[in-house]
Amino acid sequence: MTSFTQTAWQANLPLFETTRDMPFNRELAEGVLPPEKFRHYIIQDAHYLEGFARSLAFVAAKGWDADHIVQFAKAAEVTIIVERELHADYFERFGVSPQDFASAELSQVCNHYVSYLQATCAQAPFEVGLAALLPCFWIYREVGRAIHESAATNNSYSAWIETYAGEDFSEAVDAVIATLDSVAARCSARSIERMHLAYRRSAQLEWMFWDSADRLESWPL
Ligand SMILES: Cc1ncc(CO)c(N)n1
Repeated sequence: MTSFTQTAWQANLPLFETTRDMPFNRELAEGVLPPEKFRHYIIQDAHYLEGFARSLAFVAAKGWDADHIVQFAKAAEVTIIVERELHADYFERFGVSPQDFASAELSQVCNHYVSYLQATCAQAPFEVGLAALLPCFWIYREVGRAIHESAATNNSYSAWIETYAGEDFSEAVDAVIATLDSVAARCSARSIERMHLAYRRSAQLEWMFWDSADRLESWPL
């Protein structure tokens, strides 16, 4: 039997390929992404990662056993540590002061994605929250690797690329995939259906997140 994660990946493959091939990611690989677009992205992503870490903490609290609690509480911690390292560096380079960041409102898409993740992880069963979190790990690794393969040397975005194409992140992704498959093996058909919907929604929101940075999205009023 095909695993939950392989089924979800295959079912959403065209969506992933569209995400991987977005102009934003191609330009990031070539090092020609306009700085104001990366600045928009990195500010929103710092907000996003805080919500992502909170979502991981909700999922940790719902774990079926102690290993789950450790895995997701640790992932919440690592998310904040990496967010601080990556963003402190880029905030300085792109001239984002602590005040700029504090006063930057979440964009429509960032707000939607974070609200969706937090609500799902807080209110839905453990396995559904986990499925909603998987694209955040897996799509980032695969996009990171694709960008890494085609990246120009001397790319000002290399710290970002190395983080998501790197070994530490990949191990965390493999661990989430393994946990989700072992959990899915004990879930009802009804739960599996909800998990696929949650996975797809997050995969869509990953595309939308990059797209919103590409459009320098702001609120219409
Ligand atoms: C929007 C988004 N999704 C996933 C990650 C990586 O977990 C990230 N940094 N930003």
